[in-house]
Amino acid sequence: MNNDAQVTSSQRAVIEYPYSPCTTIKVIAGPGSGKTFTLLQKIHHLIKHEDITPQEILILSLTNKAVDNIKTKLLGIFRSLDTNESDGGHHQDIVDNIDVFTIHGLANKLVVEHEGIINIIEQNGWRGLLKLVTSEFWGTKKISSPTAKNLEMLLKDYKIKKINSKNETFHDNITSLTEIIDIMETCKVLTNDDLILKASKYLNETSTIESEFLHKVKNQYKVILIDEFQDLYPTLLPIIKEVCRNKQLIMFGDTNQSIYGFLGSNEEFMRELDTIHDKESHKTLHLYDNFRSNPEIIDVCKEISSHPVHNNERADFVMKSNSTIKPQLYNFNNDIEQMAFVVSEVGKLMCTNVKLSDIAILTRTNNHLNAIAEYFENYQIPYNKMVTQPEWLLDSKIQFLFDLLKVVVFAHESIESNSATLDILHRQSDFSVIITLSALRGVGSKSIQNLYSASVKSRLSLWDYIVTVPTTRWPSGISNKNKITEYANILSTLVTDETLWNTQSPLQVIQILSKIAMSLDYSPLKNMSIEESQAFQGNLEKMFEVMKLCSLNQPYDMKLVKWIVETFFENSTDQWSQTMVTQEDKESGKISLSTIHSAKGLEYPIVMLLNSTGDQFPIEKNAFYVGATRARNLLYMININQNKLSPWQEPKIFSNEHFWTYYNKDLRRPIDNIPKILANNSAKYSSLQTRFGLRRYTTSSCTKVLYRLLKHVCK
Ligand SMILES: Nc1ncnc2c1ncn2[C@@H]1O[C@H](COP(=O)(O)OP(=O)(O)OP(=O)(O)O)[C@@H](O)[C@H]1O
Repeated sequence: MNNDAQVTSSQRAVIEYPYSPCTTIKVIAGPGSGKTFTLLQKIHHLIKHEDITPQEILILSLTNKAVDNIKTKLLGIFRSLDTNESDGGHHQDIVDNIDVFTIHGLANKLVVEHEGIINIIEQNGWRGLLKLVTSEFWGTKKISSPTAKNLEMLLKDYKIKKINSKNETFHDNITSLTEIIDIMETCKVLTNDDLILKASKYLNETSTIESEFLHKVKNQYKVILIDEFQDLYPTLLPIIKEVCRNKQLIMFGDTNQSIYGFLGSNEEFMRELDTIHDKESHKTLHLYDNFRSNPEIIDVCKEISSHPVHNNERADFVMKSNSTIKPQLYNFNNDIEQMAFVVSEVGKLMCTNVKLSDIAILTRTNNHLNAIAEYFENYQIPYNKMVTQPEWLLDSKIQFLFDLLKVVVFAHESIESNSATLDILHRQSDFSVIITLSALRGVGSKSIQNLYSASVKSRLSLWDYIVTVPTTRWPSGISNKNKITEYANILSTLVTDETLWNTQSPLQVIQILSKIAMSLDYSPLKNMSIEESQAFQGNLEKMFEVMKLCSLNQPYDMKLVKWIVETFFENSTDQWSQTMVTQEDKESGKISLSTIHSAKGLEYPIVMLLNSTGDQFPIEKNAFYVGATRARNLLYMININQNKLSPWQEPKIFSNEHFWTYYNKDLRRPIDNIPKILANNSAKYSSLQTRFGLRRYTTSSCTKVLYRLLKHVCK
C-alpha cells in the first residue's frame, strides 16, 4: 500500500458520506480504482470522525484471502493516517476489535454458538453418505455409477424444491434422500447452504435471551461493509438481509468482475437486497480513477471484454501514463512449448532485474494450475501457489484420522452423558462411523445400509449397535462381520483409554491415531508410493502443527482430544491464514501461481494470463477482465483464444529504456542503473544460453537447461 497516497475527490465522497442507520451506500467502480483502499479509509473515518467504535463495525467478504488482505492492510492504514500517535499498540487494539469475517465464517460462528460442534460436509463425507443410498434408488434416477457429486446435487435440488413449495405439502417419495437428510441433521452435518440458512434462522428468531455473538450481530454492529458485492449469490441472501437490517450497509463492487455466475444471479441478489432499506435511503456512488493498470492494458481489456475499466466522466480522474508496451499475445500448439516459453521469458525478465515475486501466472482452471505447479516442482522453479483453503486438509487420509478421533470422542461423550434415550448426542457419532467404516476394505454399501437401518429400528446409535448387539442378531446381508467387529473392538479400547484421554501431547494423539489406522488395515495408508508417502508425511506435520495450536488455546478444564475435535477446523484456517501472510512476506523470491478466481482483489507488476493449449474455448469475458486487470505494468496473454486480437509481440521489450524506467518508477525502485542493466541484459541472457547450451526454447529437452539457467539468475 502506498502510504503517502492522497485520496481523490470521488474516493473522498465515499469516505466522508455521513453515517446514518437504515441506509445503503453502493460504491460501484472498476478494478484498480481503489475500492479496497477506500473501504479501509472509510473505516478509519468512521472511527475518527463519526463516533463509531471498532466494535460497531463488521466487514464481510467471500474468501479467506480477501479477509486476510483487509486485516493486513487495516493496520497499515491506521499507522499511516495517525502518524502523531506514537503508540503503535493503540492501533493494534483498534484493528483487533474490528470484526472481519467471510460470510460463511460469520454463519459458522453463529451456529456453533448455539449448537456446539458441527461438521461441514466435505468430499469424504459425501463418499460415506453415498454408501447409504441403495442401487434401486439410483435406478429410479437412471444413474448407473453414482458419484458423490451426484448425491450432493440431488440433495441440493431436493431441498430447493422443498423450500419453494412453501405451504403446500411436499409429496416426497424419495425415501433415501429424506433418510440422508435425517442423518445429516442428527449428526449435525451441514452443507454450506444449510449453514447460511441455520444462521439466518437464529438471527430471525425473537428471543428474550440472546447469546453473546448473536446479540452483537443483531444489536451492536452499526455499520456493515461488504467488499466485492458482485460475487454474492442468492443462497447468501437470508443471512445478509438479517445482518444488515437497521444498520448502515456500505457495499463495494464491480459487476463486470462477476465470475461466480454459476452459483446464481447476482442481479437477483442485489434486487432483493435493495428492499431491506427504503428507496430514499439508498445512495449510489462511483469511483472514477485507475491507479493500477497502464492505458495499454486498459485498452486491450476494453477490446476483449467490452467493459470500460475506468469511468472518465469526470475531468479530474486519475490515470497512469502510457508505458509504450502493449500487452503481449502468444499462441502455442502444445503445453510443453508454452511452458518452455514461460520459463525462457521469466529468465529474460530476471536478467532485466525483475524480481520473481513481481510475476503472477494466472490460469482459468485448477487443473491447469496444478499441471504448471507440477512442472515447476519438477524443475524446482520457486513458486508460491495460492489456494483458497489449506490443501492438506483435503487429504482423505488426514480426514480419516480425524474421523477416527471423532468416533472415539463422541462414543466417550455418550457414555459420560449417561443417557439411555436416543438423543442427538447419542447419534452424533453416526456420521463419523459411517465414513470410517465405509473407508475400510471389504465393508460394502449393503452392509452399511443394513446396519444403519437396524440401528435406527433399535433406537441405538450406529456405534452402540455395533458394540452392544451380538453379530448373531444383526440383520442378514451384512458381509465381513469380522472386519466390523474388529473395527469396534479396536476403537472401543480407545474410548476408555486413559493415555489418550489424559494426554497433553498432540504428538501422542497423532501416534495413537496412526497406529489404530494401521491396525484397522486402512489401505490408503499401506499402499503409498514414495511421493505419496512424502506428501502424507508433510500433511501429517501440518496436522500436528494445528493440534499443537489447539493445545495452546485449550481451556484448563477441557480434555485435549475433545478440544481438538471441537476446534480443529477453526484452528486450521487461522493457522493457515497466518502462515500465508508471513510466507508472502518472506517469499519475495517466488513466482505467484493462482487461478484467476483466487487472484481477485490482488495486483502484480507482471501477469501472464495462461490458457491450456488443449482448451479451444476463449477465456470468458469477465474472467479475462479480472485476470488482465491484476497487471500493473506488463501483461502476457498466452493461448487466450481471442479471435478479436491478432498475435502481437513487442520485439524490443528488453531494451526499451522508457518502459523499464516506467516500470521501476511505478514500483518505487531505483532508476539510475537502468541503462546499465539494459546494456547488459541480452548479453547476460545470451552468455547464459551459450553456457548452458541453450539454442531455442521450443523442445522439451531445453526446459531442463532453461531451469538451470533460471536457477543461476535467481541466485
Ligand atoms: N488515492 C490513491 N492514491 C494512490 N494510490 C491509490 C489510491 N487509491 C488506491 N490506490 C492504489 O491503487 C491500487 C488499486 O487499489 P485497490 O486494490 O483498492 O483497487 P480495487 O478497486 O479494490 O481493485 P479490484 O477491483 O481489482 O479489487 C492499490 O495499489 C492501491 O494502493
